[in-house]
Amino acid sequence: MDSTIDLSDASKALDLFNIRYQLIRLEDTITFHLIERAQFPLNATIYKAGGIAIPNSDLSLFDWIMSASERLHALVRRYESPDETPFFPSALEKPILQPLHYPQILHANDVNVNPEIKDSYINHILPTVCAQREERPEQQENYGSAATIDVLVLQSLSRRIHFGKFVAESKFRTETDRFVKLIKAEDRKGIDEAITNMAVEQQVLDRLKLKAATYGTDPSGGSRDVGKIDVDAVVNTYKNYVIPLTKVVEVEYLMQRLKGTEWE
Ligand SMILES: O=C(O)C(=O)C[C@]1(C(=O)O)C=C[C@@H](O)C=C1
Repeated sequence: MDSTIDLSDASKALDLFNIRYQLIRLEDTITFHLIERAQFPLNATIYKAGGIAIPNSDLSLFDWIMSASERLHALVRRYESPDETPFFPSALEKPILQPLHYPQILHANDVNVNPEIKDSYINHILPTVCAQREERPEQQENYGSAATIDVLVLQSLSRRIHFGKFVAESKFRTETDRFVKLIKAEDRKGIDEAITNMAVEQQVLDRLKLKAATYGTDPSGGSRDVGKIDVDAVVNTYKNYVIPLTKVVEVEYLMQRLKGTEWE
């Protein structure tokens, strides 16, 4: 896993500069995983329950691989970490490793937008990322390869989007009075406006465009090099899904932020 944020130190973990640095690193991870996925056709059958016969399971191939990965990773404590959010909470098993004691950085919450992330990925993101290949017929030989890369893409998207909780906690601590008023009034629109920084969003999109163009190009050149990924598809993934869902996480986290506190 690619965690560099120090979750053992609350003041570092809630420094907005450090959090944004982590979000920037995750842009690289997400872009590289999308480049890997774009090699293969869309292979829609992977996502259909019963589309591929699996012994003793009626899940889609993708759901089966994702839930089995999560079960395995849970055994080594992945989902004890406050920056990890499972897609299949019911598949998790008790870790075989001793629990780690993270300091309480986030307020208790049950925000999990993974169902929305998965839906957006399968129905909107993948069709644009794989568009160059869409005319190609499904390739049974690639079902497993494509679905295992999907797990990596979705886990990195989920991690990036749920980092919104740390962003929100940081903003709450900086402007506590303002947020307490908005949260008490259940003013989601007002909270959304308070957490929005359009200049930062534009920087994210500009940087992503440069990254997708750069990482998608072989540095040795070559006339057949048409780019490994559709740059606009990557930018639109962020513009239409990643940033909006990060903001949903921020708002919903803040809506739960006063429970059990002096402000309730
Ligand atoms: O960096 C922040 O302040 C965030 O809240 C994260 C983020 C993003 O998803 O990139 C979301 C909302 C803001 O408008 C700017 C950027």
